[in-house]
Amino acid sequence: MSLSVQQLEKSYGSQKALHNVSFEIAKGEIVGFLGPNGAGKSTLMKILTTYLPADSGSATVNQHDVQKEQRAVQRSIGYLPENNPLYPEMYVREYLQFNAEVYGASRDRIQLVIEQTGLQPEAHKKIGQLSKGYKQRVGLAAALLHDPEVLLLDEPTTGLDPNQLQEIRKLIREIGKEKTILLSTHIMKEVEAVCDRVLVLNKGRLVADKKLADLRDKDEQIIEVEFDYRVEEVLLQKLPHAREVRNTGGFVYEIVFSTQQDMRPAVFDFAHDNRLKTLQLSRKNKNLESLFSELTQA
Ligand SMILES: Nc1ncnc2c1ncn2[C@@H]1O[C@H](COP(=O)(O)OP(=O)(O)OP(=O)(O)O)[C@@H](O)[C@H]1O
Repeated sequence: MSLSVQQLEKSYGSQKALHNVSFEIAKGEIVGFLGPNGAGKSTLMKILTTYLPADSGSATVNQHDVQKEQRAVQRSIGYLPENNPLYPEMYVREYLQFNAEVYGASRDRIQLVIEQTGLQPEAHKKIGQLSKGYKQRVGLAAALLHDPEVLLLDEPTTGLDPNQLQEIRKLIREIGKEKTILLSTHIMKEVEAVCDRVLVLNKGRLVADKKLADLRDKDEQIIEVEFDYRVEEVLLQKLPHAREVRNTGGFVYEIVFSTQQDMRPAVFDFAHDNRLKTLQLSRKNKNLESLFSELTQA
């Protein structure tokens, strides 16, 4: 197991942040860690990085105990904290060199992670001059410098615009081909777009641990689409396999299809044929959404 958490407990004073949390993650999995604000996601990540001690229970990273083998754990883990703290006055390369020295990574890894995270065109700039998306790449590059087996990403796409978001998600999926990833988020679409499995945390308790494939209803899919103009719902209803069409506000529509076939290309073609622009197009997992709202209601 790349990550193992057993009966973990953590309180801040009288406030319980984690209660009896247990799960395991195998090598190569990309796992979404979903939960409302204050659920305990960051607390668990901080314990896994050895930054915070747990009150009781145990956790291992790459078979190393987080309490007893802190050095080995730190070598096995790359961490992108929430808000990705960076030094705006430093140049990208300089920052990565600084991190390589602090974490004992070899200097030839710097060029490698720059290429891996697509930082090449911006590598000569100061961090403060970069867009948010590129700043996230710098954070990811720094987390990858010592070639860790496990990556912990705490809300990696917060504050990114839709294009940057797509790019960072794509990059995370690429990196996930080689690494085990635990990614915290409260965005269900993110889990849907990137992860193989989801853990749901609510008020410090693990309330679900599911494979995304098991959550997909095999014969039903919901496509959410935003056009640049209003469309008559009866027109969308004529799409093959369309069962239900809802306007969910503005020019955003939810179309329920009764088929296993991915209907996004058909919706895209519909827009093109009707001289509409598609501003966003995504597949939603009804079951993931209902599971989440069911399990995280106050
Ligand atoms: N240093 C701290 N001192 C006291 N309470 C804390 C501290 N850090 C977190 N908490 C509390 O512990 C609970 C869990 O917080 P945590 O940051 O782990 O949640 P989270 O799931 O990461 O939330 P978010 O999605 O908002 O980042 C919250 O109620 C929070 O207020």
